[in-house]
Amino acid sequence: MHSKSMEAMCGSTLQFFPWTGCDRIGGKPHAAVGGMMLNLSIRKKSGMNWIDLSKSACTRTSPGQRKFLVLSHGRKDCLESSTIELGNLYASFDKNCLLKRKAREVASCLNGRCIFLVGMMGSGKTTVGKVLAEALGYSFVDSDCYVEQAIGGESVAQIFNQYGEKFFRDNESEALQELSLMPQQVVATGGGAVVQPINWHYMKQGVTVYLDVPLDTLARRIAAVGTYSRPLLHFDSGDAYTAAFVGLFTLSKKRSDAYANADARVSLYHLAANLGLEDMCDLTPIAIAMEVLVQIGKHLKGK
Ligand SMILES: Nc1ncnc2c1ncn2[C@@H]1O[C@H](COP(=O)(O)OP(=O)(O)O)[C@@H](O)[C@H]1O
Ligand SMILES: O=C(O)C1=C[C@@H](OP(=O)(O)O)[C@@H](O)[C@H](O)C1
Repeated sequence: MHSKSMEAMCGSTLQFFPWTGCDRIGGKPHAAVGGMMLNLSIRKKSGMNWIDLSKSACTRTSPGQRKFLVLSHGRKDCLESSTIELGNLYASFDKNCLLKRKAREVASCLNGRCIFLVGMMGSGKTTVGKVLAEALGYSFVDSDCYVEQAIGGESVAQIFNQYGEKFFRDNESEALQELSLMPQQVVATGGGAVVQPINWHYMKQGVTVYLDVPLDTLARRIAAVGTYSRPLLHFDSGDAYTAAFVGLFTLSKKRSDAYANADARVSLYHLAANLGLEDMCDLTPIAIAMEVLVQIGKHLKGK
């Protein structure tokens, strides 16, 4: 099926909760396949039919109608695995459809302005930023990488070790100044960029979004990849989780007021709760990118 027509359908007729990992959808009653959930009352009201994908993948229920569901008939535990796999395929396709659709809407209000993602180390600025840039048709820039290139290829950790934090911060400010002059970019800033007031002057040329992630989640993510690339959290002894948690805790106390300057905030804790998820780890980068767009949209509309 052509992506446009599929996209039109997913916006107009399907009710998804497409932002979760496939198997963990929270404890609510649902009719679900592979991360797609159908609100049953909406299904009844709209008269949608259930179509078993093992027989028919994308079928219109009647000529001219756009009602179709990539779901099998019956309860989750009765579903055939082939149906679930196809459900997964369509669910991920639809997530991207919805994200792109929202991105087009938001892009039309942004008028080329950049998006600056701010947040603590490990909050997902790079991961979510890439998804966001792709959806918006923007370029993605990691300000740490920008600084590394400007200095001549040394890593952030090397720059801290050799020249000290102040040198890094000065170069970070220069990088943000330069980036603020270029249109249509999603910029993943370094976690400490918010501390220098001048950086807000640059970042406010665009729209700033704070990714608010609980410390435990941050520390777990950073411990999983190691603290080497994050000099402010790296200690030679002790376990990585504890080092990361203690370091993040200290930094977050100093920075929380600064993060509050952002135009919009995406709280993973609230997003997970709103989606009925028990575990924030089930929030995919696409789900978070979608919420970023929603919050930017609200900011631009002055809500
Ligand atoms: N939504 C997410 N779910 C699970 N892991 C994530 C998510 N977002 C980011 N990560 C992981 O957390 C780590 C830090 O993410 P990253 O995007 O580099 O953060 P930042 O740029 O804010 O420092 C990476 O290993 C990344 O894969
Ligand atoms: O929080 C900070 O002070 C820092 C965050 C890092 O970027 P990420 O937030 O991308 O890890 C990097 O700029 C540097 O290690 C300092």
